[in-house]
Formats: sequence, C-alpha cells, structure tokens
Amino acid sequence: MEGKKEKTFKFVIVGGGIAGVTCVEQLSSQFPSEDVALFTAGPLIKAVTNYKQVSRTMEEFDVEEKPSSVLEEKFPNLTVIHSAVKSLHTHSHCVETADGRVFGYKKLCICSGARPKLLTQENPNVLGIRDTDSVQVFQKHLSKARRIVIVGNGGIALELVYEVKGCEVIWAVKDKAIGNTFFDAGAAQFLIPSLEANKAEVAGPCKRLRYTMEEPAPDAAQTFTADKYSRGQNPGTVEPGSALGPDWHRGIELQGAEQVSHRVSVEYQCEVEQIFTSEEFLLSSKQTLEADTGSWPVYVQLTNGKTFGCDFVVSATGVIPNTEPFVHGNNFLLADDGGLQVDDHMRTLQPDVYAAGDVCTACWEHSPLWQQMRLWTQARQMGWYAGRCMAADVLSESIELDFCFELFSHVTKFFNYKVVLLGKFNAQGLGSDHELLVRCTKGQEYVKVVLSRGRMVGAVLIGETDLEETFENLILNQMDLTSYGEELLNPNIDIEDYFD
Ligand SMILES: Cc1cc2nc3c(=O)[nH]c(=O)nc-3n(C[C@H](O)[C@H](O)[C@H](O)COP(=O)(O)OP(=O)(O)OC[C@H]3O[C@@H](n4cnc5c(N)ncnc54)[C@H](O)[C@@H]3O)c2cc1C
Ligand SMILES: NC(=O)c1ccc[n+]([C@@H]2O[C@H](COP(=O)([O-])OP(=O)(O)OC[C@H]3O[C@@H](n4cnc5c(N)ncnc54)[C@H](O)[C@@H]3O)[C@@H](O)[C@H]2O)c1
Repeated sequence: MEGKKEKTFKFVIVGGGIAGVTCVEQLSSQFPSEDVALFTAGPLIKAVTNYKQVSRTMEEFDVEEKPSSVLEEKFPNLTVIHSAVKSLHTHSHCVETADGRVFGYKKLCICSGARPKLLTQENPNVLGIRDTDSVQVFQKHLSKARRIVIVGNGGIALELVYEVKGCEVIWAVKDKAIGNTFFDAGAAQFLIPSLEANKAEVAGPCKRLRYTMEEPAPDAAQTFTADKYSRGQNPGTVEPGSALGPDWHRGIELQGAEQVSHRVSVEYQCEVEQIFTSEEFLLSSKQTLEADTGSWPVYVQLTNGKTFGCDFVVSATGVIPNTEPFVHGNNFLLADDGGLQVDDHMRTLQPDVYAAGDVCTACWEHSPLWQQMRLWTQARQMGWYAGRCMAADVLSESIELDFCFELFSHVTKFFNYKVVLLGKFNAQGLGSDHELLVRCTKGQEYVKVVLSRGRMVGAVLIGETDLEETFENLILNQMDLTSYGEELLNPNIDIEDYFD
C-alpha cells in the first residue's frame, strides 16, 4: 500500500448496488452520528423504493437508479467516494482506491456484486448483459443483427428470447427443457407456446417487482446513447456497474435489423464446443453450416454437431462474484461458485469484514426450505441483514438469523406470466423423497406443488393463481396434507377458505 490514510470511517460499504445501498441505509439511519462511507465505481446508485412486505416472506419493491447525491442528502453522516476499491488490507483495516487514496475502516461490508461469466473474453462478438453499459452495447449490436445465438438457460436467456424481435434467435440450452434454473419440464411445456405466438403488444396485469431508471420517461421507447451513463463519465475505468433488474427491458428497444416479429429456434441438450471469428472459420472451414449461406462476424459450433453463423452471441451463462480486489493478500474463504463465504451473521473469515449480495455465498446451515440464488430480493435482504449484524457487533448485542432466510420466495415474470417460486420449488436436494402435484390450464396457469412426507415443501405458480399466500402458509406451518391428496389442487375448491 502506497498512500497515507486520509480518514477512518466507522463503517465502510463497497458497492452501490442494491446490497450496498440497503446496508448503507440501515447503518446510516441507526448510527446518525457515526461516519459511514460508500465506495462505488459508478456515478449512480440503486435505490429500493415503494418497499412492501406482501406476505410473511414475499416482498414487492421498485428499483430506481439515482445519483448518489440523493443518498448523501438523506444521510448527512454519509460520504460517497466515487472510486473503485483496488485493494483491501485487512491487517491494517484499510482500503485503497483506484485513484490511490487510502481510507481506514472499523467495520467493512463488501457488496461488489458479480459480473457475467462469459463463454470467452477473447471475442468482441460474445456479449454479456449486466449493467446499463452492457445493455447499450447489446442494443447497438442488435440493431444491425439478422441472427443471434443465445447460450444459457437461466433468467437472462428467458427474458431475451421473449423480448428480442426483428432478428432470428438460436437458443442453445444444456438441458432437455427451457428455463431449467427456474422450473421443470412441465412448466417449460406450458410456456413454450408463448415463444411461438406473436407477443401481445400490451402487457397484461401482473403483480411484480418493477425497475425504473431516472430518465428517460417510463414507457417511452428507450434508445441508449453513448454519452449518457457511459464509461465516458469515468474514463479509464473497467469496473462493472450495478446489475440491472426486474423489467430492465421495459421501454428499451430490443429490435434487430429484420422485419420478423419473433423467430426462436431452441437447440436442446447442447453446449458450445467452439467459437470462431469469421477469419478463423474460413481457415477451418470443415464444418457444415446450419441453414446458411454468406459470411457472419462469428460462428458457434455446438456439441450437437451443428454450427451457426450469427451477428453476435449472448453468453447468458451465469455470474462470477467480483472478489478480486479484496482477496489478494488476505485470508478469505471462497466458495465453489467463487463467492466470499459468509456465516449466519454475514461475516467473512476476516475480522470486521462482512459481505452481502451477489458477491457472497451463504455458507451457514440453510433452513431446509431456503436456498441462495443471486437475485434482487436476496441482495436487499442480505444488505439489510448485514447492516443489522454489523450494528449488533458494534453494540455487543446478539442477533438471530432473519426470518427472510427461512423460506425461499421469488416473484418474477417470464413470457409475460407472473411466476412465483416458493421453497424447494424444483425439489432441490430432495432426491426421490418427494411427490409432485400438478394442475395446468393451457395458456392460463401452471401450478406445481412439491410434497415431501405429506408436507408441502415447494411450489411453482405460473399465471394469476392467487395461491401464493395460502401455499406459503402451508409450507411454513408444515401441516400434514396427506389426507387431502389431489384435492389440494382441485380447482373447484376454494383452497384459501379450506385452510382458514
Ligand atoms: C439483466 C438482469 C436481470 C435481472 N433480473 C432480475 C429479476 O427480475 N429479479 C431478481 O430478483 N433479480 C434479477 N437480477 C439479479 C439482480 O439484479 C442481482 O442479483 C442484484 O442486483 C445484485 O445486487 P448487488 O448489490 O449484490 O450487486 P450489483 O448490483 O452488481 O452491485 C455491485 C456494485 O458494486 C460496485 N463495484 C464492483 N466492484 C467494485 C469495486 N472494486 N470498488 C467499488 N465498487 C465496486 C459496482 O459498480 C456496483 O455498483 C437480474 C440481473 C441482471 C443482470
Ligand atoms: N427474472 C429473474 O429472476 C432474473 C432475470 C434475469 C436475470 N436474473 C439473475 O441474473 C443473474 C444472471 O442471469 P443468467 O441468466 O446469466 O444466470 P442464471 O444463473 O440464471 O443462468 C445461467 C444458465 O447458464 C447455463 N450455463 C452455465 N454455463 C454454461 C455453459 N458453459 N454453456 C451453456 N450453458 C451454461 C446454466 O445451466 C444456467 O441455465 C442470475 O443471478 C439470475 O438469477 C434473474
């Protein structure tokens, strides 16, 4: 470390995403006379607004991207430092920023998020989507594209295959069914017709989290231009911005160069064998191209033997936690997924260093009905709980693991259907020790319940089922449902009244 310590803060939080901002809000309001600092790479922060607890574990909120001055105005004890943290020195309790300044901390919370785990870093035509910058790049490429290949079967791929128009989409998935990260083959079958149909122009009513940006106006067609929100504001930085979130594509023009509305072909059970530039492809041109003539900027060879030329590839293949600046020279434990391991008080292995959100991996013994997924809701919950744990440590108080970690719940939207996931919604970790009850009305709803030893342990609800609160209660109270059998999903029974 080169510089001299400029100042020591009682609390330092790194990262202006949902986890970091929530942690800052918690600490700044609980300790109004202590110095709190937020270090963040970008000029904007993410703020949770209109927060509403809709049931015991489900919550709704909007997310807004705002200038950090909004936070400083709200909390006079907060200083926002717009520089990335370059290194952490846990022995001397200080951090060094990219512009060479050094600051001390008493307690530190790392909320540096994650970045796309790209199939390759080498090819400029392989894109990831994470923050506003990466959407600009994606949008610019898409506007000239006739065909793209999307690889991955999780949240981003599901959103893109539904939203992108004016361009042919080849969707390569490892699994037998689409959307494997979020649901099973039955739900996938329910959703597939939506991919084939022309999208309804106006979104139907749907309760879910909403994501907004300060400008431009909501619902206006949105085209990002290079001078706004761009790296140009932060010359020379390569740090990732905060993750986009729910409804990020709303109002953004995701239009390719063609007039087709929606053309998606799914390649199941395959991975990417190799990616070629056009030059490499010419040199190695032993492969037969699928449905094709002409030349493309990039070629994707899949493990099913097919090779597609396309304008660009979207690597929607998960994330890697941003741990690099913090681990060097320190003794952190990293989990298999690359996250900083934290215990049930969000503490890392290093004294006075906590972590929350996408950068961390929850390594406490989980409740049998909860699992970590790198989601907006969990980033908020972890940031808030980390703040409370830091406060409890300072005040030498004890604190119990928050109730939100008791039951996994996620409310989102795919293919314009409301999707609610509860508990072990995909029977995760249950082996054969479970049974499934399914009710499906084509085009309307898909309801799946996971039962283990007669108790409900998980559910997938697609459509406006209005079953989420009742099922949440049944999962939480672990009532023996054996005697109800399949009646549990009988559409002629008002289940809410039944269990009242
Ligand atoms: C396209 C997309 C759609 C999504 N949709 C949903 C959804 O519908 N529902 C849902 O629940 N979740 C969704 N997610 C996931 C959700 O957005 C993330 O899980 C969540 O935002 C993570 O928040 P975070 O604060 O942990 O990290 P981030 O939002 O990644 O924030 C990290 C912050 O740390 C800063 N930073 C990084 N390194 C440094 C450093 N060295 N020094 C200083 N600052 C640093 C970054 O600039 C950033 O401000 C989506 C994600 C993406 C990418
Ligand atoms: N509505 C939502 O809840 C929502 C929407 C978008 C994104 N997100 C979140 O944003 C983050 C990023 O989204 P994402 O879709 O990239 O991640 P994800 O974790 O949701 O899905 C990653 C997918 O990529 C596949 N994969 C991984 N490596 C691969 C490889 N080498 N080849 C082929 N497939 C591979 C995985 O099997 C998985 O299907 C995630 O944390 C996700 O939960 C959530």
